[in-house]
Amino acid sequence: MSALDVLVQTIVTSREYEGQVAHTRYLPAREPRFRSLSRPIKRPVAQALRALGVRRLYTHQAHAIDAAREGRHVVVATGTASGKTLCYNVPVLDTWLRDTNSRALYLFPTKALAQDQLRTLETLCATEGLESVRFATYDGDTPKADRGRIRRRAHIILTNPDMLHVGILPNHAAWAHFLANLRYVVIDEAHYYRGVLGSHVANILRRLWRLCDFYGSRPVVIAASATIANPGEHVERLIGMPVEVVNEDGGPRGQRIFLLWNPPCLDRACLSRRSANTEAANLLAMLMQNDLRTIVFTRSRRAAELILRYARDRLEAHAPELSDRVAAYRAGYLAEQRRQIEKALFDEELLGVTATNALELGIDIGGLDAVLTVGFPGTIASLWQQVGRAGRGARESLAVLIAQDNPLDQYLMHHPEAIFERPVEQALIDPENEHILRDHLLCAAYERPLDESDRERFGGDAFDEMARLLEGVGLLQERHGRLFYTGRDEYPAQHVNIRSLGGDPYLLLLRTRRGETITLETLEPALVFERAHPGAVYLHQGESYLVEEVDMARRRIWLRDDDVDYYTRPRLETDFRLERVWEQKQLGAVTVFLGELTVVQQVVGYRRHRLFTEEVLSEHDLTLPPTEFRTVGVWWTVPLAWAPEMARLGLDFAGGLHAAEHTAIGLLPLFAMCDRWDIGGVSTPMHPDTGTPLICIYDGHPGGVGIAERGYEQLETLWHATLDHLETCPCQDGCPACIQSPKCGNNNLTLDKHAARWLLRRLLASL
Ligand SMILES: Nc1ncnc2c1ncn2[C@@H]1O[C@H](COP(=O)(O)OP(=O)(O)OP(=O)(O)O)[C@@H](O)[C@H]1O
Repeated sequence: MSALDVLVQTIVTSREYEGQVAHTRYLPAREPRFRSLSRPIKRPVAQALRALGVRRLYTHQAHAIDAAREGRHVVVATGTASGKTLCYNVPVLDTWLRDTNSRALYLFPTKALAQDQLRTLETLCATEGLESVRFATYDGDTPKADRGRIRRRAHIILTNPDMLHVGILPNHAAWAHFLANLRYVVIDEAHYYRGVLGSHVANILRRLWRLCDFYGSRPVVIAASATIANPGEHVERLIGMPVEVVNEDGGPRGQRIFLLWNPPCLDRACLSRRSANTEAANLLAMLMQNDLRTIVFTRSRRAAELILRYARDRLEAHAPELSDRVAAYRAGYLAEQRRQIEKALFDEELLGVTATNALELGIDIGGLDAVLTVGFPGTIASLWQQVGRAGRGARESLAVLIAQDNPLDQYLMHHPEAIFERPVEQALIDPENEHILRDHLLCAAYERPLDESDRERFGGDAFDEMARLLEGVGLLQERHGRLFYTGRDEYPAQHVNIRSLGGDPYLLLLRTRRGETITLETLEPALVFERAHPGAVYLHQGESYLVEEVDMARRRIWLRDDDVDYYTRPRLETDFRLERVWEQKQLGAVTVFLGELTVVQQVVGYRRHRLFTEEVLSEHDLTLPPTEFRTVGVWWTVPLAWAPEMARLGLDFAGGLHAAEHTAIGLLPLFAMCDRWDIGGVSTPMHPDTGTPLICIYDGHPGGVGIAERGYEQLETLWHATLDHLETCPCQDGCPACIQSPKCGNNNLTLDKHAARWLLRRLLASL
């Protein structure tokens, strides 16, 4: 029995253990597999590898390096810490040794990751023969004074899509030499570019390719991705060109014990469960006391801070010497604070850390022993990415997924196969989303007039339609068969925010007691009413602030410093108008549609919950203006004739629709790589547009990014999963784990679990 096995036994026999482990899975250790390159690499690169401790290349590394050196675009989709960075660093450095004019562009989703890879390059290039490789980061933090030099002299530039979009492409003349000699474009963490961001990045890359064409280069793309179900399809859509997929992982792995942990029910009817945060804090303290370096991943900043507080309290009581060896880490922290925490983790000064998924990406924090994931992180791919933080190399490790009280988490507790046996989700993007395409066609035309070759590049018919529209409003003008930018905006890229679809962000401002004003951070407009409505508690760097005023005209949110002992949750009311049907199909007794709709949303109130216990302290109504956006949805009608049948059985028809809708949206993220908060749903016993009862699930991003399409394709599977979950949830009449939704504007009233079950059974029987 291994040391970890013994520890797991200790946990399950401890006094506090109440049958929480819903499933235990042993993932066996795996021996590494090696392969040689088809052509040898230059000696300095081979030496640099040896200095890193790399004697032989894993199979996937050799495959990827061979493909890239032979000029084929490639995506490497292998496990965490399988040595993906070498798959691009080796061909780039080897090519440089053969032609010192060659250039490479590395794209990372965050500045922190670029910094991390800068350090890797420093190590590699410390070897004799590689000392004169010049590399540098080029992003928002690069001093203006250094930029010209980096542009002219660096062989490898590490940046992010944001900088490529606003800083590099619009100023391409200054980059002419770099672009003309560009041999490789590296896209690390390619799975990260999904949804809205991914659709933007796809367009930015197309803008890059057309400029490369203009300057006469044809760079090879090397993409690295976490394991997703469709790495090839995803990267092809992202870069708009065919790629070779390398996904046979030759790296070694230590044994991993994976526990699915379900907090115990608090009452007999199982209406609620013990808080996942409390469970996580207890486990964290316990693992630290056993000298295991542990990271806790949470879905929100609030949870990361809460767990830290609970764990510290617990350690104070049981092992006070450890209470300052645990810290929080999250995206809001300054780069410097983050570096300190990473270093302390690496140096083992810290034994525990609580983090939001800011740390999920590939930052090297050394080998950890255990990972606790509090609440399903939204996608299976993301879960594996977090789990992979522990047990790098052949080290043994522990992973625990602690379930929250919502349909998806609870479904997974009963269906471990959805984690361990199903292929992970698909990454979805839609480069032709009309809002996104519009923005980038203008940016592209500003960079160089659009011509026939751009038509294919930017989606063919979608290009034609959008180009006509832009010509119509005077933003593009045709001259000699080419489309010129004629907008008045000096510089269109600066107004295109690629991280969201909603216009300029709001500023969060703090009025201090001394009368000073401090800017804390910015917030996307789409999230303002949900997260920062008047009366909301807003958490920033672990401090809670009370929202005093939302100034919509000036896009400012005023906060007051207040250490309250509660948090707030908004209530949303949603209405929708059906606009246009794209496709429809008959599934048994119902007709299913895919099409466009306008969603009208209003934050109608909020609830205050006590910290720790989650008890509801008070309810408040709000009068805020509704927001409207157009998106893509999937909806289906339900036969009206079922209503009287249900009434005879004492079932509530409207309550059944409502409950089935909640459960179905709760589970949809399992089938499309999206987050619960990326989708919305509505149901109504009579919709004025169709005159029938309807259930609708829509993409929460204006314009849609492909989630509804996936829902349309997989609706039958989704119905099966929904019914299955309603049947296995142990509660009697519905609970947060099955039919309730945290966002529900109707306060989860008029929900009928039994009616939902009846509806789904009936629906599936009709297929
Ligand atoms: N063939 C090899 N033999 C031995 N060690 C290797 C080999 N390839 C990579 N490594 C080591 O494995 C570690 C992880 O490599 P790397 O950071 O490239 O992984 P990754 O797949 O990019 O990780 P992530 O999934 O976190 O992005 C590094 O310390 C690296 O030096």
